[in-house]
Amino acid sequence: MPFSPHADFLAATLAAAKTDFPASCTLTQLRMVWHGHGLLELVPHKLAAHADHILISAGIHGNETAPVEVLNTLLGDIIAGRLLLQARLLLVLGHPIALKSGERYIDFDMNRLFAGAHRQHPDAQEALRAAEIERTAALFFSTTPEGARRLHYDLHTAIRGSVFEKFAIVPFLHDKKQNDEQQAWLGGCGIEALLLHSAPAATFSYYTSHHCQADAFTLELGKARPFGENDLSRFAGIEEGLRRLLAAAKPRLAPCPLLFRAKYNLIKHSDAFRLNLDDKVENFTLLPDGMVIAEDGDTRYIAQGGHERILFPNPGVKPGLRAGIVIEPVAA
Ligand SMILES: O=C(O)CCC(=O)N[C@@H](CCC(=O)O)C(=O)O
Ligand SMILES: [Zn+2]
Repeated sequence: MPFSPHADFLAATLAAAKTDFPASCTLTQLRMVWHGHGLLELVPHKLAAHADHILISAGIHGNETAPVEVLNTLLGDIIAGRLLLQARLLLVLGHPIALKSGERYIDFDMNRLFAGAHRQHPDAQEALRAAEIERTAALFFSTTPEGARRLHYDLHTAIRGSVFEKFAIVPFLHDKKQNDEQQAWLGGCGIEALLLHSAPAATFSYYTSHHCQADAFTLELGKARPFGENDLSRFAGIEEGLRRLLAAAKPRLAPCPLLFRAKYNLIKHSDAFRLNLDDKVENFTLLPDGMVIAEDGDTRYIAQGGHERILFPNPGVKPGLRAGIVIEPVAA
């Protein structure tokens, strides 16, 4: 059955094995262009010269469903004319197959395969998909005119509870400056804390930041739950922020949230990796001075100073990957 642009994008993407959408179609206000499965660009017929060019992605991890529902609601409102799009927009539903099965990934964590890392894991299905998403993002930003903002929000939810429920992650910026305006925008969306990465990574937001010169953020918006179990009222802050951004309406701004920086990654080198943190320990939990956070053969990760905190502890990752991040506050 041919896809109707008015149909539910998420349901249609999950139902289709591959892209069986038209290449493009024209609505009253805008044109929709499908770049691939779950990869949809929207271009208003009347786009101001300095309009924002915005990429919103969700479902890079298949178990993180609430952001996917938020994205789908925004799209439904744009198509129905309830939200007047004033920006060029690329929507990415990252991993439709994993979303269907409710798994973080099938073969390999896709958010470790960007910025070319997919070439090292050619047998993983996520490698092909990461390469396709990279190409689509690069193409999208390649036509952004000088002076227009390039923005990317990669929406996630976390496996564990968190001392700060909503936080943003800034990929390593090399010589680029922090964007204070974006930090205030994030504050206005209810983001409580900001983590600055200290090294390049194979994440989607690092890719668009470094290779597409976007102001890119990974947003952690709450706890990961299956479809049908999300309380979307907990995502109202980001939904409202994105709604205003897409409509070029006055943003809500709030003071810059708490700042942290990544000190080092806990790398799981082997199956001998042991994490000395209970399953219930939340993100941003303080690590007592001298605590042995994790051990892996002869390697011991020891907390220092009593001000460090743990983020994303996960001993279940594949060897070679990050099993947690030790972070510390950044002085104002
Ligand atoms: O809850 C967890 O352990 C992981 C949540 C998640 O997917 N976080 C992202 C953060 C990406 C980044 O560091 O920018 C990830 O691990 O890919
Ligand atoms: Zn995630």
